[in-house]
This record gives sequence, C-alpha cells and structure tokens, in this order.
Amino acid sequence: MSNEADNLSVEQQRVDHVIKEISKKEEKLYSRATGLKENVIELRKKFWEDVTINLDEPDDVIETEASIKQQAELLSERESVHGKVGEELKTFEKLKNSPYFGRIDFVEDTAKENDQLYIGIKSLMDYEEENFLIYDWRAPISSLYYDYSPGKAIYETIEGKITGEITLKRQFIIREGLIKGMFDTGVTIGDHLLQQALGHNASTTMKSIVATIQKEQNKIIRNERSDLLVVQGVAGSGKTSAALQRIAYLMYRYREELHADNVVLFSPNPLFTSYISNVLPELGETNIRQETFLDYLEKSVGDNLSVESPFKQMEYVLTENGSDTYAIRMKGMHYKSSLDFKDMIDEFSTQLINDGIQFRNITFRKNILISKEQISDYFYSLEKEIATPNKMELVLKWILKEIRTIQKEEKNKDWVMDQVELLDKEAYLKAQYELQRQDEKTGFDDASVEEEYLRSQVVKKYFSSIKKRVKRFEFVHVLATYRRFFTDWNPQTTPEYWKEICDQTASDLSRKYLTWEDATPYLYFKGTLLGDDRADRSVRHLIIDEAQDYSAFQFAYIQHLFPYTRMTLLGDVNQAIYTYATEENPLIPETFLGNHERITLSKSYRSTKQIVEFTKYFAPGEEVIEPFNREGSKPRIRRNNKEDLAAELIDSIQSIREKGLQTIAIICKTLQESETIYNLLQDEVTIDLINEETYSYQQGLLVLPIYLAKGIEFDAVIIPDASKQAYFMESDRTLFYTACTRAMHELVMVSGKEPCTFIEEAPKDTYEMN
Ligand SMILES: Nc1ncnc2c1ncn2[C@@H]1O[C@H](COP(=O)(O)OP(=O)(O)OP(=O)(O)O)[C@@H](O)[C@H]1O
Repeated sequence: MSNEADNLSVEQQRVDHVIKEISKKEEKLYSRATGLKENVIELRKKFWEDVTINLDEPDDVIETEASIKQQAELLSERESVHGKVGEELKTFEKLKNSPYFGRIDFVEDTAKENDQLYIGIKSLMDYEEENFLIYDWRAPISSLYYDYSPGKAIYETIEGKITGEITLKRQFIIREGLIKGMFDTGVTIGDHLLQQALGHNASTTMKSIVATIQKEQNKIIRNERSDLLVVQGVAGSGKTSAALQRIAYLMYRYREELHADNVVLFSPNPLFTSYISNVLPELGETNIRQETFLDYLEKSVGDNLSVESPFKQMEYVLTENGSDTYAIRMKGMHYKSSLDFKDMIDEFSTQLINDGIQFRNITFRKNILISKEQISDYFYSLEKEIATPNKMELVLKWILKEIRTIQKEEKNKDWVMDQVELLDKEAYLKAQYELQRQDEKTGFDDASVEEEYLRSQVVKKYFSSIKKRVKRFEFVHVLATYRRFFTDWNPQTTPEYWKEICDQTASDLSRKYLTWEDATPYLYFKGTLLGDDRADRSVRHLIIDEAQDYSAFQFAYIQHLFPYTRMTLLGDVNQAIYTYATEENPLIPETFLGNHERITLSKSYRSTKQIVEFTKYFAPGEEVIEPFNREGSKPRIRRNNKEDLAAELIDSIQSIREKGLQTIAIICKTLQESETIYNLLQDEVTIDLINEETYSYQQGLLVLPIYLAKGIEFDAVIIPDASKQAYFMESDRTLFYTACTRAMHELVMVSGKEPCTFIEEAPKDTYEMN
C-alpha cells in the first residue's frame, strides 16, 4: 500500500472510532432525553393537580400565586433542559455525518510531545470524558489551523502565548462518515478544498465557511480588541461570511454572558435576511436579531407616519428624472444625509428650549381635558437647564396627576350612569363579588355602594386608554414640531435651494409621509424631544453589513442609539449604490468614525477568475481586487436588436442551463424594468419576480432589481440591458458593478448596438462579444 493510502486508511479508522464514540454518547443522551420528555409531559398533564388553589383569603391568593409560579418554573426548567438535550442530539447527528474537517499536529516548545488536534464544528470528548476527540473551530488552539502553515506557530490563551511548531496540517472532506477527500496543505488552507467549496452551484441560503476560513478573514472573526471594527472587502471577499462566523465565535467565546438577543445584525433587505438565516443554526448557534435598518426605524416612528423604503427612494431616483420636483428632492436628499443637517437639527432643538414645541390637546368625549396651551405653559415653566426628555417626563407625571383629579370629578356625571346601565350581567356579578369581599371588612352593603363601585369601574376603563396614550408621550406633537423646522424657522446657514427643499418636505409631512432621507433625521429629532429607546442598551454587538449604504447622518444616529455597543461594519465602497444621496459613507477611510480598526479584504472568492478580471476594470474605487484561481468562461456581451429581446434572453437562459447551472438571476436597473422583463418572459418560462416584499426565493429563474440583489449570489447573472442608454452616469457605475459581481460562474450582458461605457473600460480580451 502506498504511503497515501496508508494514511487514508489510518484516518478512516479514526473517523470510524469517533463515530462509534458519538453513537455511544448519543445512546446515553437519548435515554436521558426520553426520560426528560416523559417528565415534561407528566408535568404538563398534572400541572393543576400539583398546584394548591385557594382564593378565600388574600393570604391564600398569594400562596396560590406562589404555588403556580413554582410549578411553572419547574416545568420551564425541564423544558429548557429537554430543549438543550435535543440540540445536543442534533449536533451528534451532524458530527456523525462529518466529525471534523481539519487536523494539525503541534509540538509545544515546552512539551516536546506531538499533539494531534482534529478540528470540527463542535468540541467532543470521548465516552469517558477524558480526551478531546474534536476541538471546536473557535477554541483558542484551533486558530493555529487558520493562521499558520507547517512551521513555527503561536496561539493565545487566557494564560498567555503558547509557541511551538506545526508538523502537519491536513484537511478532510468527510460525508456520511466516509473520507471523500484528504489533503496535506502547505501555505494557505488548501486550494483543493476551497475550489470544491466555491465550484458548487449557488444555493438559496448561505453556507458556513468554517472549514476553509482564510487567514485575513480569521482576523475579522476573532477580533476582540476593537470597539469599532471596519472591514472594507471587495465584492465576494467573504465579508458576510466572516461576519456570521464572527457572531458564532463571539457567542462561543462569551457564552456565559452573551445571548442571541444581545447581538443585532442590520442587513440590506428582507431577501438577504432569509438568505443568511441558516448559517448560525448550521453552526449550532441560535439566530440573533436580524433586521433591516428600515424595520428598525419603522418600529420607532409612530404618529401613523408611513416611511418610504430605501428601495422606493432608489426607484424614484432612477425613474423620475425629469419631473419638476426631482432636482430639488435630489438636493434635499444630499443635504439630509450629511452631518451638517444633523447640526442644523441640534441648533433647532436648542432653540426649542425657549419655545416652539407643539403639543396636542388631551380630549375626552369630544371635550378638552387639558389643552395644548396648558401643557405648553407647564413645559415652559420648568427650569430651562433640565434636559428636554427629562422635562417631558415631568410633564407626563403632571398630566397623569391632573387626569386622576378629572377622573374623580367625571365619575358623578350622567354619562357614567348611562354606561353603568349598559353593563352586562357579568360586570354586575363581578361587582357584587368584589363588594361582598370588601363588605366583610368595611361593613358597607347597599345599592349606592354598588353604584359608586360600578361608576368608578366605568370611568377607570374609559380613562385607561387616555393614560396609555399619555404614557406613550402622544401629547407631544413631534410631527408638527418637526414640520415647523421647515416652515417657521430660519437657520443660520442653509444649503442651496433651502426654501424649495423646505416646501417639498413640509408638503410630504402634511401627508404624514416620511421620505427615506427624512426618516433618520426625524427619529433623531424625536429622540432629542422624548429621549431614545432605552431597550437598546441590551445590544452588546451590532454588526452592519453593506455599511457603505449608510449615510453619515444614519451612521451618527446609530452611534448615538448604541453608545455602549461594539460595532463591526462591513462593506465595499465599490458597491455604494446610494452615492446619489451621500458621498460620505462609513467605509471611506478617516471619514467620521473616530477611533477604529480597519481590515481590508482584497481577494474575491465568489466569481470565477474571468468574471473578476473583467469587472475589476470598471470598479469605482481604487482598491486592489485579486481573483481566486477558479476558472470559468469569459463574460459574454450579446448585441441584440431590441425587437427580439425575449428570444435573446431565452437563448441565453438555455445555454446557461445546458452547463448545469440552476439559479439564474436577470438583474435589472430598476423594479420597473424588472416588471417589463417579467411580463415579457412569463408566458415562455417559469420565472419569479422579486420585489421588496419577497422574503425568500427558490432555485430557478428570477428577475429582480440590483438593489434587492445586494449581498446575494447566483450561478449566473444576465443583465438584460447593458447598453449606453441604460448605464451612462457616473452614479450608475456602482450599480452596474454590483450587478455583475453577483455572478458565481456565468455573466451575460445583453446590450443594444452600443454596450455601456463601463464595459468599454475593460480590455477586449476580458470578454466575448457576439
Ligand atoms: N473562506 C471561504 N471559504 C469558502 N467559501 C468562501 C470563503 N470566503 C468566501 N467564500 C464564499 O464566497 C462567496 C462570497 O462570500 P460573501 O457573500 O460572504 O462575500 P461578501 O464580501 O459579503 O460579498 P458582497 O459584498 O459582494 O456581497 C460566498 O459563496 C462564500 O461562501
């Protein structure tokens, strides 16, 4: 037998041994799980039998409550243990299929013993719980695997640095318990495995990359020192992948203190949220809070305002050029994205200390209980030095006190008696029961007491909704105050066309419509009046993907909302598709971030070498872009004449499918164009149109606008109109680049007679034209 075959046989024996150990442990755990399950079922069935219920005396009621609570706690504790055991069993199943993916042999300088370490998605001890059979990829020692090739190596532990030598580095592909591939690697984590990982077809959900994490990516994943980590990575360089493995790493590293709801990920669109939703569960971790920034803002806006999505804004920018209001809105968009506008809001807020905040009347049955003037007078009578949100708290307390007084007076009015007469039998019975209980103590017992009681119940019910609204600060008319900013106030310095911008904004606000460019400023302003949502103090880590799409103002607002949160920003300046609104974004070096650490990723893994070699010529930024060495065919330009676009597209789709590629995205500049293409093709082929409400997609043929394809990848991309008429402005460059870089294996661009200038920037030998 050759040496290689020998090695393979020894390694397979070890895999078999590990699987046997897992099976033994699984069996033991399984019987524990069965016991627990029965226990939980029994507890649920007998829940009420084991609770002592006695409501006769107040003391008995308290005792009953305690007894229910105790029983519920016991049940929930058992359920949670049962859940954990279930999770562990699932992990065992995964490990039986593929126990590990790597091995390193390491000789510590002090020990001189050759340790063989096998690395997989979870740690595993043998049945006797004495030796590690598998090390978790996140364990400190596992960093050796990602950071070093054979030779001298160091890793860090809590106790300090450990030095030694790696004598072997081996990678495995194990499926269903069988070694399908085994490679001893030199410099980086072998091309073999990476080639395999990248050569497959696109999937509708992202996969974890733990077996092939690259050294640069590992720096992002394991970074613990920075409060603000900024990653600029070219398209397809693994930013999202690194972000997700980083979350899994942090959850492992800080497992005692960091829970899934302490970590928030802002993603670019709902499709992306579902695209990445499997990675953490695949790694055995619970999913964290994932939302779009739009979702986040919408939750806090209130006032029945409708918020424009960034996608609608982009659609407006791309399709409404030429309308009367367009130029003004573009100017407004630009200004409202800047920190100058934030300063302007601060200036306005400072002035509101003296006057100008708008309040709402507190009304009840069409009568004003407390007028807005009274509220305003009370507010402005408070010490000027007290911060506005604190003054609002004081106003709130004052209003509630006033309402309590009014409530008492209201009780004796006629309308209350009318309502009492309309009460149902149940309310009367309840009243009698209550009064009987009180009677035992007070000795009261007559009809007037009952009436009194019922009156107070009716008034209480009617006033409770007012109180709730007061507690939500609805007495402050934030919208009207913000509107005054544009109608009644003259800032010291203003941008060009400020008057027109103001008119346009005021008219939108009158319609209760918040454009995307106004959404963040509005919430920031609301925070200056009412204070910000305290719940966000629980967020310990915030990860922002596609960070280049955030304006200076939006990012400053995020920092203001999460002052104690560690942040990781990941993005690519080349894909900054909102540059029409904001040229400043958090990824541009030294913009406005303050203290931060920056990591750059320049290798692109998603697309074939041919696609990267083509797209890099028209990439907007200066970043170095290196392709990973995976071969494919050159991008193709098809110069059709417009009349037979459908035939042209179907022909392209067929030739792509003949290569065995399944997920083909027709990526358009706008939703409008996507709908046209969809209508053109829907009778000929099965095709899905993706819009901003689409939350997931199936493999197959899709049509979608560029802004919804962000962060996602497809086997093949077809750009149905890559002509000079479609992409001609400088601001189209990032759009075109983003669309092209979604392709893993094939890129086809259909152009008219004149392909767009960006294509012309690439040397002719980087593409084929027919
Ligand atoms: N180390 C790796 N091992 C295996 N696959 C990888 C690795 N790094 C990246 N990839 C793959 O490359 C593709 C692109 O990765 P990812 O989407 O994370 O890149 P990105 O930088 O976020 O891209 P973009 O900014 O263009 O959306 C994915 O298919 C991912 O699985």
